[in-house]
Amino acid sequence: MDGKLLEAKNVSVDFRIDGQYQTAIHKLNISIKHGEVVALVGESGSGKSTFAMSVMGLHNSDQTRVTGSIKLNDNELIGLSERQFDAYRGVSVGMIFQDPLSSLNPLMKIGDQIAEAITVHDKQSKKVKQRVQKLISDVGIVDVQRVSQQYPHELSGGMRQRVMIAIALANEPDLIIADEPTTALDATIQAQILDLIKEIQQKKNAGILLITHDLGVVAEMADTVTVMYAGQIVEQARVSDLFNHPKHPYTRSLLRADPSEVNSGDELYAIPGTVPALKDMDHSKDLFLKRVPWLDKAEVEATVDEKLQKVSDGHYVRGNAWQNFEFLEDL
Ligand SMILES: Nc1ncnc2c1ncn2[C@@H]1O[C@H](COP(=O)(O)OP(=O)(O)OP(=O)(O)O)[C@@H](O)[C@H]1O
Ligand code: NI
Repeated sequence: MDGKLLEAKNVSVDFRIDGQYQTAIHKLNISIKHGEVVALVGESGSGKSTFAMSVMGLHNSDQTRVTGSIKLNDNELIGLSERQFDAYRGVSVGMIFQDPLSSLNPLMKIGDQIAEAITVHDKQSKKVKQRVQKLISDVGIVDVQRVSQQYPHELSGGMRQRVMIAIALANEPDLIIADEPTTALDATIQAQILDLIKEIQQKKNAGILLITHDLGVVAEMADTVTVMYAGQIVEQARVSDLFNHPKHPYTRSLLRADPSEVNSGDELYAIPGTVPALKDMDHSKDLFLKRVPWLDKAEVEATVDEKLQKVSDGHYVRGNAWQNFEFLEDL
């Protein structure tokens, strides 16, 4: 299985707001192979979750226009009906959300919720009880019997996230989408959950789309990184290339603003300004550059270019001025 597991090409997503379509994602390309972990990073509002929701078919089709192509195991997902999406969501692709409490049913016992994730797709399924117990223990929960009889509010945040992972894995999906899976957890639990996701991914050779703000998590988990800004990809590379040779000023700014990079006593860099509102996004321009005070105006003018340019094998940056650009140590 060396083919592409997920292949998204030219994906744009527009939301209808006050009767007008506004673009949240503009011509995104991303692909994931079996066994590969692809991180998607970018500030709040850059469109990461919007992309994940498009792969899961979770957008409201009256309010949202998704165009381009998203293929999972060579099957086109864009244009599927709600029923067709139901057949593959939770089967070929599982999703782990940031907030398990809002995704779990508060009135249903944990064991029953996991059982439902299995039987909803496989009504003839035998030995559901054994499968539920195995899933619970696979996600590192020792006290299987007791937890399966509990309700979500009776569990800690870390335990709830383990349950979410068990549900996402219930049908052994080829692709797992994890949208900020550990943001709400404290550091120790966060590390345990990431270890668990990594272990499962390796055991099952699943592909993972990992959405995160945390570059430490990227370094630890991912093979490649896609950096998004204002609905567009600005840079895409293997993790080591991105960390060692960032090309786009946005990537450099994110690295500089990474709390784990800063020496104690030094002030943490904050990227000035904010991501523009959807109505202010002109995707023919490089929307980030106005937030970079240290850039020369001539440089900014030179980078207006919609296409990703190749830097080296697997490394792409948006804007031809950045292709051969090396940042000085301290900007
Ligand atoms: N259903 C919707 N209708 C209108 N606008 C939306 C909708 N969903 C998202 N948006 C807008 O699309 C943009 C991208 O949002 P998205 O949630 O994808 O960002 P994100 O990168 O996941 O951010 P975060 O890190 O905060 O989760 C934002 O401006 C958001 O307000
Ligand atoms: Ni999000």
